[in-house]
Amino acid sequence: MGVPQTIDVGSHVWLEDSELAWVDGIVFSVTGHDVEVQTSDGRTVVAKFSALHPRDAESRAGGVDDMTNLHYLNEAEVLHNLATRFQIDEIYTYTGNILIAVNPFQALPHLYEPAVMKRYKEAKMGEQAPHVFTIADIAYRAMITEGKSNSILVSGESGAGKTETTKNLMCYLAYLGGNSAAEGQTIEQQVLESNPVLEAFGNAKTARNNNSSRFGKFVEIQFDNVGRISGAAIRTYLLERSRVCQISDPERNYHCFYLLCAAPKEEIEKYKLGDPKSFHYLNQSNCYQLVGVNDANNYLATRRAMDVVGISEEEQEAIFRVVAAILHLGNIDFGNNEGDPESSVLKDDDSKFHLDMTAQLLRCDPESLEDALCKRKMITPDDVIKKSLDISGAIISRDGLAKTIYSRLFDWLVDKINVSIGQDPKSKCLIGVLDIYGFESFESNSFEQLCINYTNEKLQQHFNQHVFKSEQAEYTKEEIDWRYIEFVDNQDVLSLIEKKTGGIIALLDEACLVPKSTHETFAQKLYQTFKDHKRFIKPKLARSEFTIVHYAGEVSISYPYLILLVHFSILALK
Ligand SMILES: Nc1ncnc2c1ncn2[C@@H]1O[C@H](COP(=O)(O)OP(=O)(O)OP(=O)(O)O)[C@@H](O)[C@H]1O
Repeated sequence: MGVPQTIDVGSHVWLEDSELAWVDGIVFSVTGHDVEVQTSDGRTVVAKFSALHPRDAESRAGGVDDMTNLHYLNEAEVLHNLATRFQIDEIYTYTGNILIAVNPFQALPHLYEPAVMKRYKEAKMGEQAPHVFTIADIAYRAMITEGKSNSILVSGESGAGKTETTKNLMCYLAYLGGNSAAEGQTIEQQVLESNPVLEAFGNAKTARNNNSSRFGKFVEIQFDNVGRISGAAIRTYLLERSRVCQISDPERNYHCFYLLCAAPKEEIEKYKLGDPKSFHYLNQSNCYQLVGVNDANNYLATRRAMDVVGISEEEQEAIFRVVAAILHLGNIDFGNNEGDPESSVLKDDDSKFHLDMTAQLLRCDPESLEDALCKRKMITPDDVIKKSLDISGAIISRDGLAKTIYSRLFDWLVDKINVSIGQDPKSKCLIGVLDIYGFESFESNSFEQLCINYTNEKLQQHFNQHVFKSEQAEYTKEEIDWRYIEFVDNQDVLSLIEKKTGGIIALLDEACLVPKSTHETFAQKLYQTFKDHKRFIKPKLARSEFTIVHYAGEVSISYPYLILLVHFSILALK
């Protein structure tokens, strides 16, 4: 593994390719730094040494199930091995004790059926084909024998299959520690059934995934001293709030909005809903329906799942009332108050109707709601001053309110699920499964991507410390002749973001306290502070953008923050 290779005439190599990533070939001649390669698809290409990797011409036809057994460990060999296995429906491969799962994009039920679970129970790593069940089994066994808690980290980019993998892990843990003798709904049933509820409110269609989780999730499964599940808790992170008010083709807003618009007729009439196309928060994109998904059925399924996790009929009614209120809130539009560009009023009767509906559903006073949207309340030591907002200010406060209500509804749901499932105060051991957003880089990136990528940098550092640093320290301690693997230490990018004084987040906090602070003034401050930082790039032309050089690539942030100085003290969610 990792033997330094000389590339010479006749060597089998992988050549970097803009379309295929890597293409195989044989070196025909070497002249100085230039290598002439004849590729297997019939081309002759001259490349630099740096664009080549050695290839194992005698690799096994079906690939290897643990990549530490690859003759050459380089990116091309790793990808080739995964692709070879994928072609024979082997979606799982180990790299030491790490499992790599390749998304099959088709149901493979034979991989997860009860007979397979039985086979994997107590099987040692390597005894059975690589599988996500082995990872759960090892974590469970280690917990039982060592009496220590364990965590499983599921990471990957959007659409890679993290949530499906998490569900498979949970099903297997439920199989190992399930308590089928319990009366009523078991804890594991409740945890598994919480998935459709959380997905209805926290998942949405994105360009890459029709059911993308727009939040991070850490599920803690607690066990008693004989290894039976005795409690559980779900912790969520970083719900994507901006999606509530802003979407673009071909995305959708959170599923729950479409589910409610497809609810039985009585509900539609009660909430004065209708075609999703008539709501501003949904009609910014042309995508309303998902192929193969029936929103009407899913509405009923979500209500049933809510029953299972212990959300009462009355609470369900309140939840969907809030969802409907947000749709009506988004349809409130503003115009100038008697030609005064500094203040705003409701635009027309239509907006008045939606304002009244919102107030009715949120059970608050419509006039106070209008006041809260069109005016800013400033509290000074001596007085409360109300200042009119112009149209764009009123829109920001409307959208701010929608985002706040939605994220609080989501947090409330998670709390409710947790109370209903119940934690075991006596439990000493747990297995945590972390399903968190992968690294994100879009055309336009904002504060949310900054937070997500920061989280991934933290996880990457943990991975580095765990896998590389601790392994290498162990080898050094035992005086084993070991060639150090080069890995990029990302402490510098973490410091850039999180340093208590002078890091990006600290400067952002400061900027948010300064009145009249803008994206531009904030960016200028960053340009000044980090002009020599090798992880920070000031773009040549843009005035408010900045680029962070993450371990996984460069990401340009264009909207670092939104100042929300809106007070909604009159509104209380009942
Ligand atoms: N093991 C699997 N078997 C069958 N289909 C799968 C599997 N893993 C993923 N998929 C398919 O891929 C889709 C995307 O997977 P998933 O939602 O788990 O991705 P993700 O990594 O959690 O994405 P995001 O970060 O966007 O939430 C699933 O809806 C499913 O259709």
